[in-house]
Amino acid sequence: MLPKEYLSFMQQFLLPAEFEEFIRTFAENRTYGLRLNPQKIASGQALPFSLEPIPWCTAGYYYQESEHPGRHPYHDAGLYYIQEPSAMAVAESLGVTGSSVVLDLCAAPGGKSTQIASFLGKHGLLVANEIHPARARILSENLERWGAVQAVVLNETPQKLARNFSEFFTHILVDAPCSGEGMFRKDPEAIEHWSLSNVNMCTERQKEILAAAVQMLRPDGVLVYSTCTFNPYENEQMIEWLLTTYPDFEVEILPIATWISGGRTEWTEHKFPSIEKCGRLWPQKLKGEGHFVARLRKLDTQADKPMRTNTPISRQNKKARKQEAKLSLAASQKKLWETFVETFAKEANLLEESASFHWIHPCVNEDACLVNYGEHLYLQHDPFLPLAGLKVVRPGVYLGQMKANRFEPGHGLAMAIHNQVIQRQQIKHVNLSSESSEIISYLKGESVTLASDKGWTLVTVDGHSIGFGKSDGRIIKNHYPKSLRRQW
Ligand SMILES: C[S@@+](CC[C@H](N)C(=O)[O-])C[C@H]1O[C@@H](n2cnc3c(N)ncnc32)[C@H](O)[C@@H]1O
Repeated sequence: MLPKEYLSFMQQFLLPAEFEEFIRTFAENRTYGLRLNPQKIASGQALPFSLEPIPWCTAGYYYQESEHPGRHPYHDAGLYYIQEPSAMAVAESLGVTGSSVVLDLCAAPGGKSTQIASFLGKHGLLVANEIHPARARILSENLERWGAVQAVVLNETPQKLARNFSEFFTHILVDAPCSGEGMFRKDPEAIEHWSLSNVNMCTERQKEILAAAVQMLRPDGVLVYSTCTFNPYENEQMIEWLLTTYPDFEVEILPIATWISGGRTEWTEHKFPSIEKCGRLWPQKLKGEGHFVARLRKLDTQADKPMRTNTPISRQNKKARKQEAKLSLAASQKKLWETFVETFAKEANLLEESASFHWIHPCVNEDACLVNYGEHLYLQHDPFLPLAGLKVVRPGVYLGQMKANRFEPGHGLAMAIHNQVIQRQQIKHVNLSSESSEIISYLKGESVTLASDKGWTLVTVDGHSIGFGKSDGRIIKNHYPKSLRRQW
């Protein structure tokens, strides 16, 4: 039941017929979507669900609620992400390319971050930030399951990030904390939290977040602002505020404009015609819960000056800085890692390839290096990131833990290993069918009886990595993280 205050609030903006149509959607069922992980699966046809394409997202599909894809082992293997269909429009609007340097400023739980990571190649980078510590950990887990090798996860305020990353990013997404009017069907609790004063509080916070984002965007960079709410204060009027406060920004046409409605210029004070280029996903007009999205470019007022490079940061002193980063890893620690890789390899000499770590995933940057946080070892995609003084949740792929005289591989490594490494038989692995009782046992944290090579082995489900186990030749001891284990 929608509060009266909210109904009269929306009634002042929408035309009577439009208002009726809008309100009627609250009596209808919500929509369900999943988005494929192109690094792990090429087409929705390979999934055992009846799927229907979502027009504005190439990897997005509607599914039937009764099919519960979130409970299938393929979900644990990171083959897809469960995401509300209209939310998929946001990362599509960012127009990220393989070498983009992207900041997702309000990123948890990671719907848009995982989508952005899908577009990046080995020269791209994603800094995914979340202000709340517990949510930042969930974000990190979701990016880990996705196998996002180019992602760093931070837990900072936008203002603190701006001190380290001045004019750093080619693309920034502000998927702002908002009053969540588009969540009402999906999450009835959101209705209880709605109030006019909360809308006002949200607008103030959105301005603060945008002000920090503006500082971190390179000239000629792209800023996407989005909300899952309908009122104009947090949407068109926020873009109007941005255009008047920062005149070097202009609104651009959305790459997904064909499928969605335009922004409502009449709901703003100055009536800039460009507000129409913003996008609205209305539940009465398409199959989705609703979203607002705007794409803005920061004009390069110094365009006639020498060209900027598109590298994450200046490569000056590159060699020295790389050495510095590598020095943090003691030779004995590096040796533990290398011994693990030697025993994990099937026949190929992976260490020969390990200078670039390409044996893990083809999208690992050639500059990537090992870094340790205490006894924990990570593969950092861009070792030159200015992370000093920032709370780092995940500097890169979590490779594992260095114990007294051995290395224990981590779940992050399992999830980052690319299918082609498995197909080429380069590493020890055992495959379980998604329909077997063994995969259920494995995901519950139980040992699996199966003849296999001794030592650390990757466990795969229908050929997709899902975690580690340690075999004595007959029984595989379970190393699936306790926090992820299923109950069933
Ligand atoms: C709409 S949600 C982000 C959803 C996410 N982009 C996704 O697709 O999964 C907004 C996020 O902003 C965070 N947030 C709240 N206050 C913030 C602030 N002052 N600065 C930055 N982020 C904030 C919230 O914790 C929340 O995780």
